[in-house]
Amino acid sequence: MRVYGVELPSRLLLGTALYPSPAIMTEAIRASGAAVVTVSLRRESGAGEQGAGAGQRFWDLVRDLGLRVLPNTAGCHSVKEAVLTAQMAREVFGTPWIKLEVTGDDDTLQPDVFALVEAARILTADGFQVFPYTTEDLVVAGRLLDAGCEVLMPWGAPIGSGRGLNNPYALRSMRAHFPNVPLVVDAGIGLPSHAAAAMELGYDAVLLNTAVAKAGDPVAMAGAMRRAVEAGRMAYEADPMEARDMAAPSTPVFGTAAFA
Ligand SMILES: CC(=O)[C@@H](O)[C@H](O)COP(=O)(O)O
Repeated sequence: MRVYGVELPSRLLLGTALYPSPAIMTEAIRASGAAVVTVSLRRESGAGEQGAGAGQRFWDLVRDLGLRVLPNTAGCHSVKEAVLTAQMAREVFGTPWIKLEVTGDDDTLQPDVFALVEAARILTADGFQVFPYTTEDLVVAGRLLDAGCEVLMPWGAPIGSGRGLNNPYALRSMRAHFPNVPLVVDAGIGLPSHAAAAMELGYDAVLLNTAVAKAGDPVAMAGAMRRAVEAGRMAYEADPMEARDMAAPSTPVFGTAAFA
């Protein structure tokens, strides 16, 4: 997938939160084959129980992976908060990339799409390359593109829910509506089959976190997700058959069998 002029060797983007340990996170990221990892400024920067140095150590660890970092604004609830967090992320990680999240509802973590569009406009004007976490609303998607976004990241389902693709119809519509825009299903993936389904719809990539980090064996699940994303993409490119309501014999029969 090509995004903001960068060719990515993997169609799986992985989150860095919730792992049982930094060592398991590192191993899982390697097993996933991800070329991009997303990291939250808000969650990792607080002093917390491990002290203020823990955030810095975590960022160093992520940087040492040698992968492209996509900082995110998870936990931000307003335009101002998201813009400030993005500016801080640019300083910390030295990248213009930002996964823009502005939460509008705390139960579903549904994006506040009005604030999202406004923040996207401000950030692109300031030189950021914005990856907006959005809903599958086509009008909002159009506004985000108008605001300068070159990629869209609609949710599969609420973050951390593991429900998969809540609205495949809307995701299919979005793919059809924006055939030339890189589209990434972000959030809600629980199983490899969900990731494969997103890729089979023609999505360019999948971003996920909880399904790997919270699996009993995160490293094995990371490998499974990697294969699912690859298989889903291969299936999409292979131009799958149309589903039909009625049976169609897969063993055509010619003539009548002769019995002695
Ligand atoms: C890590 C991150 O950016 C999440 O906010 C992202 O949306 C992934 O969601 P899941 O944890 O549901 O995969």
